[in-house]
Order: sequence, then structure tokens, then C-alpha cells
Amino acid sequence: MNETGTKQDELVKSRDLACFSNFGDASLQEEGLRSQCAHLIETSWERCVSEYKLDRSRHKGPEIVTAVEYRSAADPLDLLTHVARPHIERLLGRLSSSPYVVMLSDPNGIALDVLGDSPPDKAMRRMGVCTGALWGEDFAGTNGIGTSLATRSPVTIHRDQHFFPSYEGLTCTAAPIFGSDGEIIAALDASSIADLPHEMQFFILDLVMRTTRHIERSYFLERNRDRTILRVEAGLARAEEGVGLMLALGDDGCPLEIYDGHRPGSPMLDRQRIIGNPLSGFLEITWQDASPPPGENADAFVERIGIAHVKDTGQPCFASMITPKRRRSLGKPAKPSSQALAVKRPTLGKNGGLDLDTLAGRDPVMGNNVQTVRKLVDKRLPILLHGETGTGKEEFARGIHEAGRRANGPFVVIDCSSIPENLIESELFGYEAGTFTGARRGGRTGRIAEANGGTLFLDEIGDMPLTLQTRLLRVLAEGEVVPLGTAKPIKVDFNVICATHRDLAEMAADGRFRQDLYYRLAGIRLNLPPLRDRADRADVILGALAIEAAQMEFDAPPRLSDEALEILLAQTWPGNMRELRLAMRYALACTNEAEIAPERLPHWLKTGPEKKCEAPRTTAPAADDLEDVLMRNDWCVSDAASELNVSRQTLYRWLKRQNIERPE
Ligand SMILES: Nc1ncnc2c1ncn2[C@@H]1O[C@H](COP(=O)(O)OP(=O)(O)OP(=O)(O)O)[C@@H](O)[C@H]1O
Repeated sequence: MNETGTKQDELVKSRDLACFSNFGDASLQEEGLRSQCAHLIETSWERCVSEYKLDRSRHKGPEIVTAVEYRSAADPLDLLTHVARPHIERLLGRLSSSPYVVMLSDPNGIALDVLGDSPPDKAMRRMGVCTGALWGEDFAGTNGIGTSLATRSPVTIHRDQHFFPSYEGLTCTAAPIFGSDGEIIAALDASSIADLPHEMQFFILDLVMRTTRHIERSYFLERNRDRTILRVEAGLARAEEGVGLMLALGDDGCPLEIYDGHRPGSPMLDRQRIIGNPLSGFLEITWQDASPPPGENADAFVERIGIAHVKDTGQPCFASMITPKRRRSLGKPAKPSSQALAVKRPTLGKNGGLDLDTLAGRDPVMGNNVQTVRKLVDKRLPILLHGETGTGKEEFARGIHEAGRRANGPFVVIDCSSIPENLIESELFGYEAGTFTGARRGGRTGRIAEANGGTLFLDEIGDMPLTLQTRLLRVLAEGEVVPLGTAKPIKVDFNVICATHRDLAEMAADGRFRQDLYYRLAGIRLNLPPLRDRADRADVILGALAIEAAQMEFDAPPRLSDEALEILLAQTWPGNMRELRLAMRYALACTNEAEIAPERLPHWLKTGPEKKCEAPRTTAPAADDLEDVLMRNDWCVSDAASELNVSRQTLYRWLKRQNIERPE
């Protein structure tokens, strides 16, 4: 039945509406807010009918944007998504008594990141609680994300308050996220299919609002991580909450950006007057002695505190000046103390690999990765690791496996780039006896089935041929493998971790990788930073030296001289951890003294800051030279590829072209 016209109008008017609003109001009085904001949903319904011309009886169901649209929405918000993750996880932790899924959307309502204690079930996914779903009010009608974006207000849309009946199973609580210029940059939504009492919804709205504040603040600080931040708070209590005014100062001491934590959506300050002008024009500050700022990690910042007076009003405020120490370490990481220079062997996991905490080190990006993994490792979410060659994707995957419940099960690695295309199918799926000439007599259990009860690690997944992607998709969807030459499926159950150095989303967008497989594999996407970008480079270098020294059975491993460490810190490390490990092995092999001098470092490292990193080689060396490199690296293709500064695929291609095979 078509509910347009009068009936729909009646429905619009007769809603028993309840929502909560007024972002700046600290005294969240449930009753007051309900009546104050009832019109938000009512006007949203009116917009749906008269402005968007939506018809309640003609909803086609959730719209999932294309991969290209998804990427163009997600890419500009990469940093925000990254910064928001730990806050969303904290929110989920507080909501864990109810089955909530949290979505972060872009300003048009495209769901960019979807997180929950368990992945959204089928019913929720069918309602559009999934990555890539479009929640804009003009398309999806009255709903949490769409209506909070349209009204610039936090809002709870409970069940039949949704415009379209297909969303009536959901209760959605959402709030906009504002940039420092007062523009909406995203929205945060917590949705549940549980029928929660009103008091609970009120509590959740409060949590969602607080979380958006934390995200806004972290986003501001992250974008201005290299700048001095001046905070001005009306009182110490507020300073501790971190909701006051923050000004990012340029080198000349003038504000470049302002974040108003009290009223992010409608800032009270006249930005035009303040930005680019000396602080003394509007603030008079008397600085006190130095001490750590309230509620901040004293390690991360040096600090001044003082009393500020706003010139116009004379109002006294608490001021704090935060200078990020990190700024000094960006170009060149701070040298560890000589104490730290003593080589210490990093902790190894159960199977001799590096454990997650060691892999995280003191790098904030890796720290976040590990936090995410620890929280979600046993939630049956496939993990997609992205990073340049040698950044430690496989090592990280092993760490994840060992941190999960299936740690005692097998960890099966399939390198999709190194198995010849004509063999990959039988290798992965196995085959029945007598399926084809050359097959083993007794048949073969495929590698996928071998991972049963453990973890399947698909390395270089971007290199998997399209035809096999279809079969892999079926395995993942149905939880069973059908070996070649048989119709009998084998049930399998494992965690899936994939890795790639390619842009899989882009490949999916232009048809080189199946989109449905991409979405199935990318449950959790983690970026492993290249070594040159790690904040804890010095620690990683010393850790690698310690591991190699232990493997080479040094009783008393030599220490790195200060000059040698300087040189290592200045490298760009195109081969990342792999290259570093090789360099350390080389240096140890060449050193008889107690200290590694710069001359003991490998010749391929750049010894002067003026030398730039070599561009990857494009032409193949002569066959003899290739063989020499391989022999030097014990025929380890990865190590040989890093010595040659090319990818493994390139090296495989050269070997094939020159008919070079590993000797028996
Ligand atoms: N944090 C670390 N400290 C020391 N060594 C590490 C670290 N992370 C990884 N490694 C070592 O670096 C080498 C390369 O790591 P790994 O194979 O995991 O990288 P990858 O990203 O999977 O490489 P590829 O892109 O070539 O597949 C391995 O020998 C691994 O043990």
C-alpha cells in the first residue's frame, strides 16, 4: 500500500517523538530534553515527505555505495578514522552489556567504519548496519546518522521513529563530529536491535556525545601534533575533562587553528579576529612554573601553566602550554639513553616469533593496531594487514594468531604471489587421488583445510588470480572447501588474516580484485607503518641487533657506536624490517670488537645524510650476478629481493625469464 499523501502526513504528525539534543547543555535533564527536541524527529519526517519526497512504502532497502564512492569518502577521513578507533573501542567497552554496533560515517552519511563486540548479524546488515551503507537522511529517511547530520544535533531514533518501516528494528543514537572550523566532518552512531528502556537510551546518548568530543579533540591534537598547543579553560575541572578551548600555535606564536570544546558546532570565538594574530591581542597570560598538564601523559609533553585573562571580558582562565616533544623526534628520532643502547633481547612469543607488544614497541600507530587486535582477535573478524614490503606483516599475523584462542592450532601461510598460477588451485584446495597427471597418489589436503582450527594467513592476497578469488569467497562464506576432483566438501573453521602491499580497495574499485571478497576480508584493516615512519626507530634497530646477536649465538653482543646508530637512523629503509635484520646480521658478522663502528655497517647503506635512497632497480642484472645474490642470501628470495631493492614478484619474474632455478 502506498502511504503517500494524507496518511503519511498523519503519521508524520502523530509520532510519539523522543530525542535528545542541545549539544552544549551539560545538565542533561532527560524529560526536558525529550520535550525540547521532539520537534527534531517531527521536522525530519516532514523533510522526508516534502523535501526529499520519500515514500514510506517504497523503500528499496539500504544502499551500499560503490567501492570508488567508498574510497573517495574514506580516504580524506583516514586520519580521523584512525584517531577515532580507540575512542570507539572504549565506547564499545562501556556498551558491552548490550549488543551495540558503532558506525562512523562521513558527513554525507556513508558508513566508513563499523565496529562491534561481535560483527553485525545478518538482520542488522540487512538493515544497513555495515560498511559502505548510505545513511543520509535524504535517502534513508529519519535515522540516527542522517538526522543528526541534518540537524547538527545528537539524536536518538527509537524503532518506529525511523521514517522507513524497514529500520523499525533498530534504535540508533548518533551525534555529529565537528572540525575545528565548526563544520561537520563525520557522525558517530551506536545502533542496537535490542529494545532498550528510555533511561538506557539517555545514558547511551550521553556516552556517544562524550565520545564525539574525545574524537574531535584527539583529531585536533593529532593534526597539530607538531605544534605548540595553548589550552584555555574556565576552570581546572573543565581542563581535566579536556573540553575547553585549544589553540594550535605557529612558530611565530600566533594561533593557526582553534578548537572550541565547549561549543564545537557553533564556536563562541571570533576566529577571524584570532587566527594569525598575536595572542597578546586578546589574552594576557602570567606563566607559572612548569609541571605536567592535568590528565595528560607527562612523558609526551613539556608544559607551562599560567593564569590568562581574556582582554575583552577580564574573565580569568586557566592556561596551559603544551609543546610536543615528539616534534623534535620526527625528522630524527631521539637517541635512546646510553643505558638503552645496551642490547636487550626482545620477548619472543610461544613459537619463537615476536610477541604483539614487542612488535608494537613504542610506536603509537603500532600501539593502536595491537590494541585493536587484542580486543577483536577472537571475534571472528577477518583482518587485512597493509604495509610496504618487509614491514613485518607476517610476523604481526603470527603475533595475532598467538594472542588468540586458536594459538594452539596451526598457523598456515600461503604466499599468493609465489605459487605458480597453475598450481595455486590444487595447493589451496587440495585434490582427490588421481585427479590429474602428476598429482600425488594419495591426493592432497589443501593448505586451506590444513588451517582448520587455527589461522589461515594469505600473504600478498592482491596477487590471487580472479578465478580463485571466487572459490576463496565461497570457502569463507560457506565454511567448507571442495577439493579438486570431488564434490565432497570438507568443513573448515579458522581465523583469516590477509596481507598486501597493494591498495586492495583501489584494485576492487577498478575490477582487479573482487569487491565482495574485499569486503569479506577487510573486517579489520590495519596499516603497518614503514620503518622510516616509526616513532621508535632507535628501539627497533637495537631490538633487531639483539635478535640477530642471539641467533648468531653471541655471548656478549657488541653495542652500536653512536655514529653507527646515527647512520642507521638516517636510512629510509625501503626493505623495512627485513633490510634492517639483514644489515644487523651483516654488521655482527663483520665485527670482532665490543662496539659496532660505522665501517662495519653494510656497504649498501647510505653513510651520509645527503645521499638519497636508491630508486628501485628496473632492469635485471646478469644471470651470474643474480645467482651470486641468491647464494649470498641462502636462496631466500625475500632477502635477495631486498638486497636488490626490488619486490619479490620482480625477482621471481627475472628468475623465470633467465631460467634460474634453485639447485637441488
Ligand atoms: N619489529 C620487528 N623487529 C625485528 N624484526 C622484525 C620485526 N618485524 C618483523 N621483523 C622481521 O623482519 C622480516 C620481515 O618480516 P615479515 O616477513 O613479517 O614482513 P612482511 O611485511 O610480511 O614482508 P613481505 O612484504 O615481503 O611479505 C622477518 O625476518 C621478521 O622476522
